Amino acid sequence: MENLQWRLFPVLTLVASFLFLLYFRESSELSQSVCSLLPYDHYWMTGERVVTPQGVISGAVEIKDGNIISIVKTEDWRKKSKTVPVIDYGEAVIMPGLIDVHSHLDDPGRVEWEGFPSGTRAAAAGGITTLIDMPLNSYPSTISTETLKLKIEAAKKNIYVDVGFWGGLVPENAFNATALEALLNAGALGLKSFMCPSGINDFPMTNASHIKEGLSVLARYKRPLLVHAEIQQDSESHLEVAHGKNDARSYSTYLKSRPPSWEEAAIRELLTITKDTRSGGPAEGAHLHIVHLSDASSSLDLIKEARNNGDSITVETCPHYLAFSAEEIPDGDTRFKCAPPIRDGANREKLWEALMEGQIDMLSSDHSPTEPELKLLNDGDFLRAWGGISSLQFVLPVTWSYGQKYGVTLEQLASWWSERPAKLAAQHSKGTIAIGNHADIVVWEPEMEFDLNDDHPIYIKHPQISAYLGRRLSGKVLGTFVRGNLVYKEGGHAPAACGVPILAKTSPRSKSKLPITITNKRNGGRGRGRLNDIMKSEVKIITIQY
Ligand SMILES: NC(=O)NC(NC(N)=O)C(=O)[O-]
Ligand SMILES: [Zn+2]
Ligand SMILES: [Zn+2]
Repeated sequence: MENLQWRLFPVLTLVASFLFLLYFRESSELSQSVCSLLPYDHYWMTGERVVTPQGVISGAVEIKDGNIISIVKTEDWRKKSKTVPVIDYGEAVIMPGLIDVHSHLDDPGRVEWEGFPSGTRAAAAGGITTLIDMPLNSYPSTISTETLKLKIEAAKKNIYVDVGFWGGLVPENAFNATALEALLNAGALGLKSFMCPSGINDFPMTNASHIKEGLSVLARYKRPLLVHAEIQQDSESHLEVAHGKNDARSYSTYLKSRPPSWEEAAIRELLTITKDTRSGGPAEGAHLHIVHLSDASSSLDLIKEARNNGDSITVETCPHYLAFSAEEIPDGDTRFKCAPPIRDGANREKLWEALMEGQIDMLSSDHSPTEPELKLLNDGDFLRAWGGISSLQFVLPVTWSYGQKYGVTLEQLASWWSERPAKLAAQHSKGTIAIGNHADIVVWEPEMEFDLNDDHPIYIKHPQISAYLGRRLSGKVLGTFVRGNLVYKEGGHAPAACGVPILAKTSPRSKSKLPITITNKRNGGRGRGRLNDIMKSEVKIITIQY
């Protein structure tokens, strides 16, 4: 008997491991299907403030299989019998999810800085439904088809929102049209380059000839080139700082080390290239996007003039340039270090003015985190600390809170954070609450205030390096929907990461995609978003109150 037991032992172990594997496989498949905190794939969402391209309406949005299939004004909707569950958000705002065209998630290779899981959880908690990841700070940098493949692999099953990728334009690939084409054919949504050192070894800076070459390839694909526009200028004050004559802990030293003339010089140079993008010009079809503009003086005037002349050029700024001013940055507080630097209060006023007038097209986070050790928080050395602001989760309440003074509207928020970014990244099914679009939606309470302190759930990897910590903000995210999935609801995320990598698909000769045109007029040239009502059948209402 004892013998038999021993002979059966290996067989039983085998059967047990088989059953365990089977169970494990099934449960992991199950967890993959748990993409939403709502168990419906067909439902209505109602609210008194739905931000559509036609304005803010009291209405209902019907969502089925991830898409918006109808939008109805409340008075019409009330007359209807309802066939599917209804989520009533009352006075909360129902707005297109934010599209962040500029963030550094550092995956693969530097996940200890951020990474896709924490970065996209933070994005979802902040109402961002799509983000486009920058090609640097991850390792290796995304400058070839092979490195783009590594990005896509790292993103798969690890992203809670949809993620697209910019490729890098660097000296190594700039004169190699075949390599650039391969990168674009592999799905990069456009390219990004630096006109000054990037701080990352495998992402060297480009000059005007590299940029011109890159643009001519991109023109055939109708995809944009994004540029970090600063060129080092040897001024007296800059040299003084470079020679260690100033206190490195003082913010004014850092400010002196990167004056507005660096941005101005870069933009002047770029505009000699973008004049070719005018209609009928040799680079027609190409588009240049200036990232994180900080200087609201001569740089902005130059951009204004180029736009008036018909150059295909857009510009973004970031919430930190709109929220903070140099005067209020304490010495040694390197959480505020970024490039170009946060300038004085008068400059901030002018940035707001330009944004409100439409001279600045859109906003992006430029979330560029690192490990706390590299921020040198104890030393407070502005010259040696890592440059980059950590903000991904907070950009919506920050823009809203600091914009109150200027009378920012919900429609403006949707334009700066969703509609125009969608156009830049050619995401034609995203960016507006319109029939046929993806149901990428943020629901939030603009009037609700909260303190960004330890009690607030924060999902970025290193909250302590964020300059926003300790601030009181207005505008709380209640829920975030990505393609109809409720991926975040106050206090938690969906169990599975069901965001998808976004890859550009058009071939250079295809005519199916539109060229980038970002109009300043709202609703300009858009055929979508008709208010429509396709409700037909009758059933009971299941109302979920929030
Ligand atoms: N390597 C970086 O992430 N740089 C970033 N740093 C900033 N903005 O301070 C940027 O976008 O230039
Ligand atoms: Zn930059
Ligand atoms: Zn950046």
